[in-house]
Amino acid sequence: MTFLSGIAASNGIAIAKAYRLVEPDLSFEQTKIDDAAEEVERFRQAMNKSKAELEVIRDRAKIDLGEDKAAIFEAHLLVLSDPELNTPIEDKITSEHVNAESALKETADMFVMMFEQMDNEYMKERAADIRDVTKRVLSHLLGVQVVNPSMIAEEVIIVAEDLTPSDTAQLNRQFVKGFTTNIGGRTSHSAIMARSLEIPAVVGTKTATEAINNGDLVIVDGLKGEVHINPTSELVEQYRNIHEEYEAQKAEWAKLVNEPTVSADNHHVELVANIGTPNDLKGVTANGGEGVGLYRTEFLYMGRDQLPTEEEQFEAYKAVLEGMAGKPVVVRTLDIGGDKELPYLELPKEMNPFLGFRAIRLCLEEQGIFRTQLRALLRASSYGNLKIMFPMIATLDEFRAAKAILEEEKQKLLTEGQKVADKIELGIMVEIPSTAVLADQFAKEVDFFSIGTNDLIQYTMAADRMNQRVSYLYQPYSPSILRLVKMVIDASHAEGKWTGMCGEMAGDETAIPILLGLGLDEFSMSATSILKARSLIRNLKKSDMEKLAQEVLNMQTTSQVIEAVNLATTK
Ligand SMILES: C=C(OP(=O)(O)O)C(=O)O
Ligand SMILES: [Mg+2]
Repeated sequence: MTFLSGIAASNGIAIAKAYRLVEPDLSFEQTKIDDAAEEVERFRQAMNKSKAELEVIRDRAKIDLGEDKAAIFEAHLLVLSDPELNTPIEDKITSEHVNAESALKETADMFVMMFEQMDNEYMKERAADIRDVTKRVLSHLLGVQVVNPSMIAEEVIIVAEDLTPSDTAQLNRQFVKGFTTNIGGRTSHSAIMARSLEIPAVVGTKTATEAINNGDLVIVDGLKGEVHINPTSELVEQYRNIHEEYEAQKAEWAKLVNEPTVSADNHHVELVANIGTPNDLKGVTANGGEGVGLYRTEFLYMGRDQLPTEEEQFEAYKAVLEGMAGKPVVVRTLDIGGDKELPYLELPKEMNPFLGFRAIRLCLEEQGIFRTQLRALLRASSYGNLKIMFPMIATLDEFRAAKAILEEEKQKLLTEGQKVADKIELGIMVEIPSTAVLADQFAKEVDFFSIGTNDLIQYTMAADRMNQRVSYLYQPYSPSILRLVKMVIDASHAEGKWTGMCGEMAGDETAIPILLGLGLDEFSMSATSILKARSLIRNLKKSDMEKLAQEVLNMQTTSQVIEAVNLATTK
């Protein structure tokens, strides 16, 4: 028996035989050909077969994963039909009398090299698309069977170096019980896909493809991030029990789907979801979300080569508002910059992008972009319960300037005879310590706060949220963070306003008891965490958690806080 440890990327337990997804051998020799026309025809046929194959994969991805995740295959199809790539290949076959394989490979390599050298994320992605498409066409030219996960017809665990979106989209949920990969992290593409497909997964094991042979019995423990290869029958039995317990637990949580989120002493809080696209709404409803607490609109602006139009945005916002049927939907205006780049805006490189020209700072300067988004939002407002919030607000002046622009656009729309909802709550993200400290002043002017702990923690601790080496400082339960959270909640309540939280901390089991005690009104998290959080809150008394909160605010270290929460929640 062998054991591997990795990152728990998607919850659940899977036990099945291993199916290795390994790269096919695509090597070939360059040869001279006699009949160039015949060779061009062979190339065209390989292109057509690849096209037909990609269309099937794209359509399946649309059904299983949604439009946005299927978009990558659309990009691959575009590469296939691009004459700028195809014409030079055919010309090379005709003029140099070389086989199609080498004409394809040499031409594609040239484009890949050219795009990769550009200091532009968008072009780098195009290079990856060309590489992916070239492999597919080569496999058809060589008559090599590309491993085809969609053809799997028995229960398996996929073992791979990494899973590309194209691999993941082909996974047949009926047979693919789990997967494990050598590389990747919790936010890598494969991990995100696994969560939306609800397939248990452990990524980043480093050696899964070396350690696991085809047909080995494998246990993927997506709860702990462990992989067991050819386990003893006792361990299999143990894991079957854990799996059953987990499924029973999920079934218990599922009973709460239509229940309100009330503590054991009858205090109501709202459990809402973080979404990135209208397609995520299915998950919100299935998991009993009471609304949307954070719609990250920047995804609308990504994976394309120009800004979305007002009309495109209006359709997306309207779809989300109608989909939530009157439940609250908090839409955050564009939060670009930092780790979220928009290559087509061509902004200069900065020394400290997280401290630079981003989010509301960019919107207040590039007002055309901001105004288009606000108009789309205002027009969509009459289709549901819209609340708007501005990201990365550092000063009251910024909030007032953004609000004034919103008001101007509203007046313009009304003059044009467009319909706009009478009352749209207007709030801010609290992600910058200055805003938390000055929350009492902000609370007089905003309708609500939403605490963005992902950034608030990094700015408070001066520890980059993506840097592994300083991750020991990135501590949500630090009493310093908890005090800032308390300041914000208290300030809002003093003015009769409400506070939500949409950073990852809101869905964290250890943080929830403290946040309940501090009086947080709204918890916004990934949809799949909602039912578990609801179950936890229903078992806690707010009055007890108030005492716990008071206690931890006066503690010195993170570990003391964790210990106190464990003690308070296990009695
Ligand atoms: C929710 C947040 O925003 P994002 O993760 O998109 O920066 C946050 O900072 O907590
Ligand atoms: Mg943020």
